[in-house]
Parts: sequence; C-alpha cells; structure tokens
Amino acid sequence: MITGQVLFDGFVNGLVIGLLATGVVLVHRCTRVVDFSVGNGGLIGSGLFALLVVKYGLPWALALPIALAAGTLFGIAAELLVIRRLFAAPRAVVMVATIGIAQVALLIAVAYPHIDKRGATYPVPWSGTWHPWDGLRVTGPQMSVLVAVPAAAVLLAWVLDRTALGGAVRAAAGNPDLARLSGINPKLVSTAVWGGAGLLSTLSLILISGRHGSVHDLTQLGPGTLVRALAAAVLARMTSVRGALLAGTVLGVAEAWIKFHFLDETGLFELVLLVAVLAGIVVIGRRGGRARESDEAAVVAPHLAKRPVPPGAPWWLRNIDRFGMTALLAAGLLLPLTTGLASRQLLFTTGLALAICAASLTMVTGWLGQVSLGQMAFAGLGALGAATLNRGVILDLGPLGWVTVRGMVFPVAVLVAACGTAVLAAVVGLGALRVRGLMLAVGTFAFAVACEQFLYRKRFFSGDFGSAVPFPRSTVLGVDVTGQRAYYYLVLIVLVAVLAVVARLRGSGVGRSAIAVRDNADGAAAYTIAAGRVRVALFALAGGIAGLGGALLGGALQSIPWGERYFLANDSLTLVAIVVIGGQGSVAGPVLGAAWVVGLPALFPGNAMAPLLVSGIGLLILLLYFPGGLVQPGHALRAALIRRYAPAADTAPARPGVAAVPRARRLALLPEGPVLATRDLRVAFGGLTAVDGVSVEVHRREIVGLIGANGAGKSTLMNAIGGYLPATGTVALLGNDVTRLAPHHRAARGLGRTFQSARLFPELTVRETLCVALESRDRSPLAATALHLPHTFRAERARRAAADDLVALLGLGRYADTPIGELSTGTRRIVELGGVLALDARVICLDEPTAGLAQRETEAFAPLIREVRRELGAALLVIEHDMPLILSLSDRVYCLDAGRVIAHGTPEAVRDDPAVVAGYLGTDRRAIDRSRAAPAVTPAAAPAAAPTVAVT
Ligand SMILES: Nc1ncnc2c1ncn2[C@@H]1O[C@H](COP(=O)(O)OP(=O)(O)OP(=O)(O)O)[C@@H](O)[C@H]1O
Repeated sequence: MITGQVLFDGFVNGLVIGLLATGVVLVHRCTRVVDFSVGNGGLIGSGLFALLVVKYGLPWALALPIALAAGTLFGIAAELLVIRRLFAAPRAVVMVATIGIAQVALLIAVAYPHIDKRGATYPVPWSGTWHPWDGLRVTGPQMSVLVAVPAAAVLLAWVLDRTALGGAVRAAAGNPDLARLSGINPKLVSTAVWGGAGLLSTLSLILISGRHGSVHDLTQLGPGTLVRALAAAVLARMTSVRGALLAGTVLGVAEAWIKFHFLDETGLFELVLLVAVLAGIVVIGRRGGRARESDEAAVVAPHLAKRPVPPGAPWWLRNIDRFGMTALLAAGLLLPLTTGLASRQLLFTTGLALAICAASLTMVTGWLGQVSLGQMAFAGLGALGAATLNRGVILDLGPLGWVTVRGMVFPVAVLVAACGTAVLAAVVGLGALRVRGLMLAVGTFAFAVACEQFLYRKRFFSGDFGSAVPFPRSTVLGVDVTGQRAYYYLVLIVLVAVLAVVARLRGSGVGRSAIAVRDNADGAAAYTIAAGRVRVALFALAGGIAGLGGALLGGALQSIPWGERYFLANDSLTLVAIVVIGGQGSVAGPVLGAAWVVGLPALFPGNAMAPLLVSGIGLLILLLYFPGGLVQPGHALRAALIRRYAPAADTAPARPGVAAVPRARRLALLPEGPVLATRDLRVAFGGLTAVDGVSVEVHRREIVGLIGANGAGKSTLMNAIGGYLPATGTVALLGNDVTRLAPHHRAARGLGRTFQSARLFPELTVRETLCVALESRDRSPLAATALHLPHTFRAERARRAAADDLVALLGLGRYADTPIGELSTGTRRIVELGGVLALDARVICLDEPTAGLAQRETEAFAPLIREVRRELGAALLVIEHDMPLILSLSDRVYCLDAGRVIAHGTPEAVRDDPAVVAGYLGTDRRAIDRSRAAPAVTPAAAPAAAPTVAVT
C-alpha cells in the first residue's frame, strides 16, 4: 500500500519541476525557442550558493540573493550576448545556441573551486523535520520547497498579470508584430524573460540540490532535471504557465507512485516520461500547434550554402569537391601512421566513429532543419545491440517459450544492430515528426534520457556485465581487425561509405525533397512531396547510421561504457555541437567537427573543462561569427573560384520548341463536366467563417477568375481546394472526390498550385527546384539511390535534362544555378509556373500571380498564363487584384465577399454587377474605370509570350 508520505515527497519534488517548467514555457511563449539551457543555467547560482555558504562561511540569507542574482545575470548575459544577436535567425539556430549556453553554464559550474569538506551537505534554511500530522514528515529541504515555490508562483503571476512588464511579455507572446506596433520593444521583453528564466532555474536548482543533499556532483543534476521540466512544459502545450506548474506536480507524484510500485525497474519513470512527451507532442500537433515557416529552417543562411559548379566550368573546378575529399581521405589514411601508441589509435578511431554518428545528424539537422538530441542514444543502442547479437541471447517470448539467438559474427552483428536502430528511429520519428517546428528535439531528448536510465540497463543489453559490456572484435571478410590500427582502417572505410551515401542523397531527389520540405512544406506538397514520409524515411536512415557509428565505437572501445560516456543525453548535445562546428548539411562537416571536438581536448589531456570549452564556447562562437561552420571558408573560396573562372552564362535559347518538355500525362483524357468543383465548402478559424458554403466550378481549358476585397476568403478557398486547410463540403478534381486526400495526393492527381508569397525553396537553385517538381513523374527511391544503383543515375540524368528544358523554355538560363532565395519576386513567380509545367497539372490554382511585380512584369504575365494553359491543356483558377488583367484573362469570374460568392458569370457581367460594385469595385473607382478600358483579349488573340521580359 502506497503511503501518503511517498506521494507527499513526490508532490514536493514535482513542485520544483513545475517551477522550472514555467521558465521553459515563458521563454517558449516569447521567443518560440525550446530552452535547453534551463537545467544547466541554474547550476551557476546553485553551485555558487553552496560555495559561498559551505566553503566561505557566508550566512545563507546573504548568499541566497547573491546566488539568485548570479543566475539572473547569467540569463540576461546569455540573452544579450547570444540570443539577441540571433534575433532574426531561424528558431532551430537559436535552440542550438541554447545547447551551447547550457555547455558554457556547465563549464562555469565545473570551474568553481572545489569544496573539499567531506560529507558536507547542501545548505538549506531549515534543518529540522516537522510532523504536521501523524505519519507525515516534512524535512527542512522540503519545507524550503513548500515556502519558495508557492511564493515564486504568486510573484510570477503578479508580475505577469499586474505589471507593465508582464503586460508587455503577454503581448509579445501573443503577437510579436502587433506588440511592436504598440510600442513594446520585443528585445527588452526577451531580455527580461531570459533574466526571469535564469532566476527561476537558479531557484529550482537550489531547491533540487537541497533535496539531493550533498554539495558534490551537483553538475550531474542537469539532464534528469531538464527532461522532467521539458516534459511538464510539453504537457502544458508549451503555452500555459499555470499548466506547467500543475503538470510538474502531477509528474512528481506519478514518479513517486511508479518508483514505489516498480522498485526494481530503474528508469521506468523516464520511459513513462518519453511516452508522455510523445503523446503531448501529438496533442500539440492536433490542436493546431503548427510552427511558423521560419521555425524549421536552414541553420546555414542560403548565401553560405554550397553553390553548384556550372557545367561549363574548367575540369579542375568541376572536380574541386573531389580534390577536397581526396585530401581529407589522404589525411585519414596517413593519420594512424604518425604514431605507434595504441591509445592514440583508439582516439583517432573514436573520432571517425563519432563522425559517422555526426553524419547521421547532418541529414536531420542540415537538410530537414530539425534538431535531434537523441542521436547518441541510437548510437548507444547500436553498440549494445551489436554486442548482444555478437554474444547471443536467450529470449523469453512468454507463452511462445524461449528462443535462443546464436551469437553473430562481429560485422553481421554491427549491421543487424544498425538496421534495428533504423526501425526504432522510424517509430520515434512517427511520433515526434508529426508536429512541425522543434518538437523533435524535445521528443528525442526524452528518448535519450529514457535510453540512459531504462533501456541500456535492461538485461537484454547489459547482461550481467554491469556498466561495461564487452564487445570483442574479430574478423571482417577474413581480415583480422583485432589490432587497433586495422580496426581504424575498417572504421575509415565505413565512414567513407557513409559519406558517399550522404553526398549521393544530397545530390539526388531525396536530399532536394528534404530541403524543400524544410523550407516550405506546403510548397513541397504542391509538388507532390509527402513531408511526413520524407521526414520519417530520412530520420530512420539517420537512426540507422547513428546505430552503425555507435556499434563501431563500441567495437573500438571493446567494452561499452553505457552509463558513463559517449552514449548519454549530454553526448547527444555534443554531437549537435560537432555538426554545427563542422558545417551543417555539408558532407565534410561531420569529419571536421569531430576532429575539432575530439582532437582539440586531446591536446590537453586530463583537463575536464577542455571538452566543454571546445564544444560549448566553440559552438557559440561559430554560430555567431561563422554560421557556416569550419567548412565556411572552404565554401567561400569555392564560390570565389566559381565567380572568377566560371561566371554564369546565359545559355537560354531565345524560345525553344515546347515539345522539348517531356510530358507524362498531358494527353490523358479529361472527363466530361467540370474539372474542378467545390460544393458547399466551409472553412472556419475559431469564430470567423472565412469561407462560407462556397460552390465553384472550373471547366476544361477555362480560366476562371476569383476576385474580392482583401480578407474576402479567396486564398482560404484556394487552400481548402488544395487540402492545406481542414474544410467541410466536397472538392471534386477531374470528376473524382478528393475531399479526404492530403495536399500531395491532390497534387499527384493533377492539381497545380502557386502561392501568393512565391517563397518556393530559398536554399535550392532554380534547376533543383524544377527537379523537385519533376519528382512527381518519377520519384527518387531512397534505398536504391543510397546504394548508388545504376538506374537511379539514369533517372537523375533524365530529371536534370527535363529541368534544363524547362529552364530554357522559360528563359531562366542565367539563373539555373542561383538559389531561389536570391531571385526577385518576378523570377520566382516564373519558376513557380515552371514547377506547374513540370507537374503536368490539369487544374492550376494561381494565387495572385502578379503580386509584388512591377506593371511591366504584370503585363508580361497574362500571355505567360495563357501559354501555360495552351501547353498543358489545363484549366486555371486565378486569384488576382489587378482588375484589367483578370477581367481580360478570364472566361468566367467569381466574386467573393465575406466568404460567400456574391456574383459569378462573364467578366463583363461580374464587373457591372451592383453587388460587386458596391462590395468590391466600388471601393476604388479607378479600378472600375481601368477595367472598363481594358481590352477584352481572347485567348487566340493573345500576343506571343516573352517570358524573359518578366525576369528581373
Ligand atoms: N490561418 C488563419 N488563421 C486565422 N484567420 C485566418 C487565417 N487565414 C486567413 N484568416 C482570415 O480569414 C479571412 C480570409 O482570409 P483570406 O486570406 O482567405 O482572404 P483573401 O481574400 O485571400 O485576402 P487577400 O486578398 O488579402 O489575400 C480573413 O479575415 C483572414 O484574416
């Protein structure tokens, strides 16, 4: 029977976790960043408190404000020196920066003078025990919690609800742009929030350390505390401060209950936390916790990304990447020959294995723009799994009886374990990747802690070996790899193979699709790319590669220290540092990053601070000053050489025959009746019905205009047609009901779409963007591409040739290798049309195709749109504010007002409709006059398009 005392103890622990979680929620609400420094950040003040009281004999009442002030100042300093400088950066970057801040905090705490009093206890104001009623005991540290947490919560509520600062914080959290307009300085708010979070985490860590008892090993409190606070914050949907406090308390009680009932199952609670976090993430996703576009973004700005070498460049420039990689390989081959010391060889091998693990993160962070904080957990499971398979196991399958798995030879065990971690990563990814934004980081961090505390400890993995599981090496394909140097070369070969896979995937449709999904998931869906599938497939592959790297690392060590180093949650943070330091998304980055993080501390043997220094401070310096990482100077040199020796040439023929564009489905028969029809479509945002029972039809080869005042619901209607928004009513495409289909399925059935913002995929070049659209015809298979199978090279060549034809057709020759992010709006809009051509769309929705264009460009666009219709034989639904353009272009027009169709018919009829004049055109007399003056151009009489005119 569980006692009240156990639950009470859990309640008190939970109060502190809840307090820490409020800091996480505050920071997230104001800056949309998950703050990973919240655990370690508090160590500065909590360590100082112990130091001042125990070592220097200060009274606690004096030391406490000093410690709290130190923690607050650290929060403020972190904001001023790091966060503020990354104000405009993607949130993924800022989150990675918080990992650097956490490392720096740990570094400072480790650097504190040693408290050499043996058995000294952590200072608490009250040392007695109380018995408020029979059977309940309240200790001194618990009394501190019972006093401090409610006091802090009341103070926080008062500051948030009653003070000007609190009002500013709430306003900035609700709508930063509106807050800025009403005179609130978001930077000041951010500083205040970070200071407040520093104060809360210092207080929490002081209270937790009091419960911990000893003044030693305080730095160990970081990850366990952090994961509980993050879990509470996720359960509070990252938005509710009060909810965070409540969730923390519930978790504390749950932990006490679980630990009481399952005393033998160490780490079971961490497993429950993982499940709770994943469930919380799914709920956040369901409740519309969609991230803003900028959340998952390239951690490297597009201008720092590697440029493709133009095909006309001299041979040495075309092969410059090969030279670089050959030089790295030569260094790798020669390295073990520089020393005969086995310990050095082991160090080098460790670096290579970590580079393999980091290469897995390159795909997740560099391409998907997501941050995984669980890669070293996959590595740990790979290592322990391989060791288990190597020695053989007897499995208890319950009613099915016992199964004996005979030991596998070393290389087979490594490969099977890697496949196992890939499957596991797919499962974790299915939960955590459902929500866009940065929730993967939280989910994978919880996974890392659950592995460390629960999975690694299972007898299946650790057997009876305690904290060092043996993993002896043997032979690989008949070659003896028991020697340190031979094993080094084996790991080098695997690293080269992994990097070859990564490089091949990045240059293929798989890498392009991943970057497209990251930069603009809706845009990718419009090109038939299923974001979820791309994310989960790459995350699974990354999990497999991490497992492979981990198994090889285990083989290098020959005895897996699962509870001590390499495979812990903190090591996953270090892996993120390796990737950022090396250069995100770059193939050489993991190698350079691993060389930095493993190699530099080796120059200072025995110094516990060196690893933290190179990964923590190194991470921050690189993020702030060299966001491209160590490969950045190389990329800059490469770009300079390209500018100097291969300037972009306009290779576009003036106007090649459009027949050059291969078309897959152009000749497919269109059904009778409308090609697009909506019935009673309705979309509501909370209380606002943006589209209110709209039924529209678009017939074969028709251009239908959609007009209406700002906010009338035109874009919302188009988004509902595309499946980007949940709607009631039906949508039929080419005679088939597509109401229940996801956007990428609708696109695959012939629905093309361009967006008002024409964002496309900023990091991809024009040619790459068109290749993404061409994936709709022939998708790049992940496994076959990774394995370099010949047919994937043929398919890739065909795709590039088709993209080049489109580039030529649209007169985009000189922009073919330019990243989209560097193009003008007009050029981006032409690339978007190129994408629609690549799709072979049968029904095309254009959302304000001339928005942001100069009048001259707008005039060139009408013929281009007609040309697209002629080319594809498609029907178009076009939203446009330019009345002369839309009235001259359209065969029929619908006018929307407040989400309803108020008129439809021929352009002339709609233009003269009294409701349209009163509700829309009447607002701008000149618009009517201009539209009356507009010549009613028939499609047949349209002038030949001169698309290059619009390219500016
Ligand atoms: N994601 C959203 N959340 C809440 N409200 C939204 C959202 N998107 C649109 N709205 C609201 O729905 C209404 C219709 O917006 P919509 O963008 O469809 O209008 P529109 O006719 O396309 O306007 P514009 O010509 O300015 O693009 C507006 O009141 C808008 O504020």
